[in-house]
Amino acid sequence: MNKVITLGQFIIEKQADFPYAKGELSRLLRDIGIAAKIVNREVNKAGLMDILGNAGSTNIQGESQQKLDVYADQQFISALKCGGECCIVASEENEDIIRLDTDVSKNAKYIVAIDPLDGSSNIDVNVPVGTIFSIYRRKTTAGQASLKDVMQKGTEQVAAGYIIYGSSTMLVYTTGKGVNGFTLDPSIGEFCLSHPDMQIPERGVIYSINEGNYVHFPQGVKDYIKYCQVEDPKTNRPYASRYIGSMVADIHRNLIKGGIFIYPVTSSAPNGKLRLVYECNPMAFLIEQAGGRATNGKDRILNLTVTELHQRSPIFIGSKEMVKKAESFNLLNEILQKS
Ligand SMILES: O=P(O)(O)OC[C@H]1O[C@](O)(COP(=O)(O)O)[C@@H](O)[C@@H]1O
Ligand SMILES: [Mg+2]
Ligand SMILES: [Mg+2]
Repeated sequence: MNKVITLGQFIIEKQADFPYAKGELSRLLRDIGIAAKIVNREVNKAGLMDILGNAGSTNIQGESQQKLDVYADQQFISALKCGGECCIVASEENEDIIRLDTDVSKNAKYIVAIDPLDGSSNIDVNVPVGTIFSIYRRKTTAGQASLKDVMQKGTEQVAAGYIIYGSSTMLVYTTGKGVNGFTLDPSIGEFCLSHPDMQIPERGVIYSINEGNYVHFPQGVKDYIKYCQVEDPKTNRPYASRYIGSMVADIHRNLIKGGIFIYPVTSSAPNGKLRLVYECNPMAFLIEQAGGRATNGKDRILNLTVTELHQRSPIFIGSKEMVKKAESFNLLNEILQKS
C-alpha cells in the first residue's frame, strides 16, 4: 500500500525548510485547508441546496455576487480569524481590507489576499471553480497592520496557491520551494499528496484566451493568436484552443499539460480584467515555482508595483517557452500606450 501523506503531515515536515519559522505559516495554511473543505462541501451539493444563483448584491468591481461568492468569502475569513495567524484579509468580495486584529490574533504576522471563489459565473452550470490565495508577511512592526502591508510586490509573497473544486478537489500551493498538489480524499476528509514537485512543461499545445473579445485585442495579441493557429508540424501547431472561463481551472490544466493562459488588455478593459493582488500575483508565483513564466506583456508580473487593492493587470502565463514566444509580439501596443 502506498504511504498516504496528508496536507497536515506535509506542512509539518516542510517546516524544517524554514528553521527560523515558529509554525505560524504552517497553521495559516492549515486554516486555509479547513475552509477549503467547508467550501468544497457546499460547492458539491450546491444544486441541492438553495445556494445556487445570484446573491442580489454587487462587489466593489460592480460584478454581481453569487451566493457561493458570499459564502466562500465568509468561510475563509472566519477560518483565518479563528486561526489567529492572519492580521488582514484582502478579498475580491470586499472593498476594503478586513482587519482581524482581535485579541487572539493581535500579534499575527501574516496578510492573506484571496479570491474566495474564482470563476463564480460558472457555478450554476457545474463547471470547475476555484479559490486563489496569496500570503505576505506584514511589514509594519508597530501598531496595527495597514493597507501598505497588503500592497507589496508579488516577489514578497511567502506562499500562494489555489484550490480547484473540479472532478476532484485539489489544493496546490508553493512556499517558494517548488509546487505540490494535494487531492481531497472524501473517504477520509483529508487533502493527500498526489502531485509532488509539479513542473509545467516548457512547451505545450494549448492556448487559452477568450476569443470572443478578439476584435478588442491589441494587434500584437491578434498576431500571436494567428501564430498559434498556423500549421507547423515542427512546433506542433496549430495549438488547441481551450478556455473554461475559470482562471483556476484553465491554469491548472495548463500546469499539468503545458500551455499558455492569456487575459490581455482590450479596448473595453484597458488594464485587463484580472486582479493583480489576488489573481495574477499568486498564480504567477506558483507558475514560476513550477518552472513557468508570467508577464503583463512587458514586465514580469511579480515585479509590478501595486498601487490599488483591486488593481487589474493583463496576464500571459504558463509554459516558459510559449510565454517567451508571446512576448516577442507587441502585446500591449496601442491600448496601454494611449492610457
Ligand atoms: O468571461 P471572461 O471575460 O472570459 O473572464 C473570465 C475570467 O474571469 C474570472 O472569472 C474572474 O474571476 P471571478 O469569478 O473571481 O470574478 C476568471 O476566473 C476568468 O479567467
Ligand atoms: Mg477570480
Ligand atoms: Mg471570485
